Amino acid sequence: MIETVHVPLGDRAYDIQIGQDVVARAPEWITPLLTQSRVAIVTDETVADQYLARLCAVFNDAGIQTVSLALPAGEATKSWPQFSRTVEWLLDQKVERNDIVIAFGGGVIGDLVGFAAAVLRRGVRFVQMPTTLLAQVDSSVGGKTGINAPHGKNLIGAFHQPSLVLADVGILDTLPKRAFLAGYGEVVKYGLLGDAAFFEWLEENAPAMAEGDINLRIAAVKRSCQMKADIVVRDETELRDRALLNLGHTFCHALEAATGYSDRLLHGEGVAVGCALAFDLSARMGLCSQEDPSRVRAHLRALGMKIDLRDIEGELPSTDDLIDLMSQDKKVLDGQLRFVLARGIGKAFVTPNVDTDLVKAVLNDAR
Ligand SMILES: NC(=O)c1ccc[n+]([C@@H]2O[C@H](COP(=O)([O-])OP(=O)(O)OC[C@H]3O[C@@H](n4cnc5c(N)ncnc54)[C@H](O)[C@@H]3O)[C@@H](O)[C@H]2O)c1
Ligand SMILES: O=C(O)C(=O)C[C@@H](O)[C@H](O)[C@H](O)COP(=O)(O)O
Ligand SMILES: [Zn+2]
Repeated sequence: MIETVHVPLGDRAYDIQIGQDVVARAPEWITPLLTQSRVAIVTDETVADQYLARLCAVFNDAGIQTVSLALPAGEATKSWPQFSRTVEWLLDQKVERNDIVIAFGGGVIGDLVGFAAAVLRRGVRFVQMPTTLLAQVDSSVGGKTGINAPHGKNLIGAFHQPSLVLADVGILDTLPKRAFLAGYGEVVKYGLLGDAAFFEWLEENAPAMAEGDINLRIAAVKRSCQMKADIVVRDETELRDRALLNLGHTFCHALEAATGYSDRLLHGEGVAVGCALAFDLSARMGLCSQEDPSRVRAHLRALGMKIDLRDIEGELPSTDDLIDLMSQDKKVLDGQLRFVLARGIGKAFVTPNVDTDLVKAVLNDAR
């Protein structure tokens, strides 16, 4: 069974195909996009070891030639050296304006390859083939592409929508449990920011989904993509509502910078911790009840996820230094940081009116 979510963005509209065996059927959706029978695939070494030969064979059997590049796995790859390596490799392959570049991997590959496609010959089309839960529910959709800077997360990039997203939920079988749960941080974010009924559904179904239930995975990926598509269509370049998708990310990005974009804290883990902190802050400001942050924490804890700063291994910078790291957030407007807070589960909103002393108090409590 294939589920389709359409992203109606005018002349940049595209479909997200979600299901099992999507990789095996990839040529069905990609061939109509091709002007020449060839694709350039960029992936990471872990995904390449397990799936690249199979993907190339699927294309070759359909008469489509492939060239491929495998980058090191991990967040450190979202950097200038791997970015310029990718752009120059695509130029070496003489990828033309009308060709299709395929990002085959998690969010790291999707973000970097999307950015490379955005600047190559001033913009070539690309297809997202997300292989992690996080990439299937979030990073492959919506066109935010980019790399990290020493100054902060995703500070160099472009908006560049994919031409197609192919999400094969079967490929998640080989994802390590830790990476799966990190991706779940972004899934739960959707319920928390705008759909209380989805959060309730997750409370009931997430344990079975984590154990591998395919139909539950398809349902969760579809609902997440639909929610993201709806928001992106309303506000593609984050002038207003799109900032809701940043729930938990002001804390998360500061913590990722503080842990050196390393395995100490995966992005989705930081999102889960950040969501718990955003609900703490909302409760402290009297915006939501005290029960809401407790309910968020109870759910994340039941799945075995990180929820507090004390769950992150090793030393963290001081609270003041964490606040300082937040000053590079892209939601800063006229020098003032804006936070995504909530009036309850499923009721997030964006506000500049947050007292820094309350943020400090929340961070200190979470240590
Ligand atoms: N652009 C956006 O809108 C957006 C949204 C959310 C997150 N992101 C970005 O996404 C990145 C995180 O993405 P991620 O969590 O997918 O991390 P990732 O890309 O590093 O993948 C996690 C790990 O899983 C491995 N892997 C991938 N697929 C696998 C599979 N099927 N089986 C076994 N191993 C597999 C990878 O090699 C890697 O080691 C962050 O940089 C974050 O900022 C971007
Ligand atoms: O698509 C969006 O918009 C998001 O904010 C999704 C986030 O999950 C994602 O981590 C995104 O890359 C963060 O964007 P940033 O602009 O805060 O770097
Ligand atoms: Zn995120």
